[in-house]
Amino acid sequence: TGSSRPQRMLKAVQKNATKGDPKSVISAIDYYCRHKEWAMNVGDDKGLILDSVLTEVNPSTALELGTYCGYSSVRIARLLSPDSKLITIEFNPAFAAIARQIIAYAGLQDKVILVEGASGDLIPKMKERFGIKSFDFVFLDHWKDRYVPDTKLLEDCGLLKKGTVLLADNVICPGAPEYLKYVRNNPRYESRYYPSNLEYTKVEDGLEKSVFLE
Ligand SMILES: O=C(CSCCNC(=O)c1cc(-c2ccc(F)cc2)cc(O)c1O)c1ccc(O)c(O)c1
Ligand SMILES: [Mg+2]
Repeated sequence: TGSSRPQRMLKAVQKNATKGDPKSVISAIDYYCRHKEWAMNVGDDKGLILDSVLTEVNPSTALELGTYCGYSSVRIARLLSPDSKLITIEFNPAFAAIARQIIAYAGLQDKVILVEGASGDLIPKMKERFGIKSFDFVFLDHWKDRYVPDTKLLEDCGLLKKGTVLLADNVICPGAPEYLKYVRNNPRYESRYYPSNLEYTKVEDGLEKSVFLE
């Protein structure tokens, strides 16, 4: 049997990036996905918005829902201060296996805790398992119909605090219409849309940034 798209992406990183250099890992993936084979990484255009929000928030504890191959885990972890952590949840074991190798290739394995499983099951265990009081930053990039239930779950588990920033990918394409309705008509959130394009394409997409108010 042939290789998978994530396996080919890992090969491209091992061939073209420098071990321990997150920037070269990001560039290698972006080059591969733009010129060789599209893949559902947040990508370079939306990645710049992710970087700027991260720099502004400077989170001590960050959560990512939907690791895929670890591209945004590397983007996030490279900008974290020492002693800050990223917990990233991935449902698909094959994706998780590749992501671990790409995160390690970037030299960021000490800043990233990759957890395999369904976000709906794992979010209620965050406090007991990882001693998390609350998250300063959450990147939503998994099943689009899980954005609302998982946001509600984070609220109910007391994992959001005043000022926590939620940043959601793909709110236009593939789209997360219920999520936009939820955060935009909600007095507990201050929301703003950042227009961009679907990774490696000219198709419209964007990120929704929502600050939890209480
Ligand atoms: O990771 C997953 C499921 S798959 C990844 C979701 N992401 C997408 O589907 C995704 C898709 C597209 C896209 C695809 C085809 C197009 F034609 C256009 C756009 C782009 C993206 O940027 C994406 O992020 C998970 C499931 C359950 C859990 O509980 C959990 O924690 C994680
Ligand atoms: Mg995405």
